[in-house]
Amino acid sequence: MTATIHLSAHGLRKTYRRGKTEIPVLHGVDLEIEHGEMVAVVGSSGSGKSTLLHLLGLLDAPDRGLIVLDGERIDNLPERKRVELRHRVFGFIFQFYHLLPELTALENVLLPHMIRHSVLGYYYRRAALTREAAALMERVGLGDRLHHRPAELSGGEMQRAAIARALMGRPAIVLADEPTGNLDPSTGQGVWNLLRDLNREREVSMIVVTHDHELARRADRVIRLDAGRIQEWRHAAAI
Ligand SMILES: Nc1ncnc2c1ncn2[C@@H]1O[C@H](COP(=O)(O)OP(=O)(O)OP(=O)(O)O)[C@@H](O)[C@H]1O
Repeated sequence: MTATIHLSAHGLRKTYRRGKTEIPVLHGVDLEIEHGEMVAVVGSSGSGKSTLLHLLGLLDAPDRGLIVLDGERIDNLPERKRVELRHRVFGFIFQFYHLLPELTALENVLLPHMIRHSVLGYYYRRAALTREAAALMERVGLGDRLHHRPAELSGGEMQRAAIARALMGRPAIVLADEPTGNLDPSTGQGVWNLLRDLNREREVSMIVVTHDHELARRADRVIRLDAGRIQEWRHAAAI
């Protein structure tokens, strides 16, 4: 990880095509994310919030426009480099956790990272990564749930495990798509507060999509997507 990181998007456009049907979604999005900043993304359903996260995290490519990381254009890299950069720089958190049901919580945090970085056979790195995963589980409040399977965890606990998984390897930027969307309000608030605390203590930038405007106000900045563009951004009242 570099000492500081700066991500920006310039004129991002995206249209989905299904057969003859075209679904224009983003019409020229400009965005800057400073190192260690937490940015909430709000906007009505279908306004393109998930699409924007997918483009920023190199899960999909824009039709036009640029994504720049620390002065280097990254949206047009060859696929192998995109994957490598994605694994090194970004952590992802999803609304429905995406935990593998047959693995324990600790294995869910550890194994995707080990597989992505091809360290399954390396005993010493494996031991160090296991310690990192256990420490992250402890930090998110799941120190006594290491060997539970997802079906044995509550929704809030599953999301906490997913947060620990996203932080493995110290990514510089976490992209979270409605991380509280499947949780009751007080559990969602706890998960949001945890993200905010981790954002500050680890200086990890976070871009978090949410429908909850009260939670969004607790980010450093709120941007609203509407009609395929960023219609508004403002500094939120930090708590
Ligand atoms: N892979 C795809 N192929 C075709 N259309 C898509 C695809 N992904 C998204 N869309 C369409 O693009 C539009 C924007 O979708 P997106 O998921 O980015 O919106 P969103 O703001 O995240 O919505 P929500 O708040 O409901 O999750 C929607 O109309 C959706 O149906």
